[in-house]
Amino acid sequence: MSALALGRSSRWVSRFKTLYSQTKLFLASSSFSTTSIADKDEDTGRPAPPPIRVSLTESAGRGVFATRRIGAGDLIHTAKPLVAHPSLSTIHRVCYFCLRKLQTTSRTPVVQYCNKECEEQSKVFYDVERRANWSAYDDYCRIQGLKYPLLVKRLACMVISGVAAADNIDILQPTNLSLPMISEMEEGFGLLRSAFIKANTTNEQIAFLSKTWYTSVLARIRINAFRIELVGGLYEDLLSSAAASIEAEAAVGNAVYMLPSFYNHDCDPNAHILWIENADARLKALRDVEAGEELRICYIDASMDHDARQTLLSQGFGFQCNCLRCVSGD
Ligand SMILES: C[S@@+](CC[C@H](N)C(=O)[O-])C[C@H]1O[C@@H](n2cnc3c(N)ncnc32)[C@H](O)[C@@H]1O
Repeated sequence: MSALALGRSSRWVSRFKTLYSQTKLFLASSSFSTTSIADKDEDTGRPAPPPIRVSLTESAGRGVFATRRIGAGDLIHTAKPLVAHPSLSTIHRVCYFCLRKLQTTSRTPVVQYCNKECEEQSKVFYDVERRANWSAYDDYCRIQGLKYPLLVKRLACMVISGVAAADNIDILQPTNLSLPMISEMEEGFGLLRSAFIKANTTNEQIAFLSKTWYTSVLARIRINAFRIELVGGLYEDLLSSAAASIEAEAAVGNAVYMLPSFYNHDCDPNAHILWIENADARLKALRDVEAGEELRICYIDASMDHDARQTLLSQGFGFQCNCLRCVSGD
């Protein structure tokens, strides 16, 4: 185990003890955001808990392990986002809540939903969001090409409206932020806070919204957010997906999940995450996995060569990959 890995894992041992009970609770409850549709409980007919547990790995912090044999191609579990947001380029073409592509030709710049349920689920936080003027904040994201501050904005609206707790994603691993990175985030923080203040949000409602909260949320989102590319949905999408992935932004948005965030990376993964028609994630086994084996997904394009993968993982995620493929120099 490298010194870096040792440092990281011991840092996580103490934190893990406090978080372990929360994680166990999360896994034990038939959580609002994670289900296994692979199995049904024989007595209740309800979805059984997913065949996984979250435990400490030797050198990569926490990880997800199979609790029984899982066959190649099996659905391990599904997960609903804790927070999701469309890309600015797709915002009027996808459902503002679940990111499903809409069959709309309307060019009106209004948010739209794919059904009543999504509209209903968004209602409370969108009532907070629509009271404020977001043009300066959205311009800041657009001009600087930033997508994660949009997730922070949505999470802040969710907290103000009471549908999420301010410490909602504290359990997730944060990236290390350098001082220049923190000072870069100051502009976003200032714009977010002033949008709420100008909308007459009370001090009490935004008491949580400190610079520390903003940077700590962004530090977690940077490591744990998934870029969502849908593989199914509308029939036309299937036909045009090849062209779209070259010509335009293929992603419909970004989202953060609970369980999927505990999956470590492998350049030769045994599991993968995919999205069919909306931001609900599906974790599937790519090959047979034995009970006790760690399940890992690939965070990047696995077809890149060794050096390119290492550079991307180190610069984008802050770790040196210790998977078998990298260790063997492939
Ligand atoms: C999305 S989190 C995965 C869960 C994380 N291990 C935890 O304890 O919350 C990504 C982080 O896990 C660690 N990690 C994931 N895959 C790794 C790998 N192949 N080698 C070393 N560290 C890894 C790195 O610290 C990385 O920044």
